Amino acid sequence: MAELLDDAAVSARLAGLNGWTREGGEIRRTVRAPSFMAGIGLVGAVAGAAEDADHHPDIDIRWRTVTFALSTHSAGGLTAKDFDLAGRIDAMAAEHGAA
Ligand SMILES: C[C@H](O)[C@H](O)[C@H]1CNC2=NC(N)=NC(=O)C2=N1
Repeated sequence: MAELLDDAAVSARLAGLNGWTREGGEIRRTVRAPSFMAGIGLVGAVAGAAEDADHHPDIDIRWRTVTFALSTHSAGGLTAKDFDLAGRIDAMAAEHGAA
């Protein structure tokens, strides 16, 4: 099972991401896509990566604004799995023109 990261490790890994903030036991990032359908395309790509990783973000879609939140429920907080998927989401957001 993935191990909880301590505060120092969370800060260090946050520094390697783009636009993520810590909110207690989860990390979140909100992006704006160029269009609603571009945002949906991003969500579809993230869904595929989430299935591959067996790790699934909470996703909130509001027109072309999409918010992703990650937490490892089984560990009760933040683990490497959250930061690994967040990094993949950053790359996919850039590919879909979302920032
Ligand atoms: C059995 C399966 O591995 C677990 O239910 C997975 C699925 N996806 C998950 N996603 C997230 N974000 N956190 C989890 O703890 C989690 N657990």
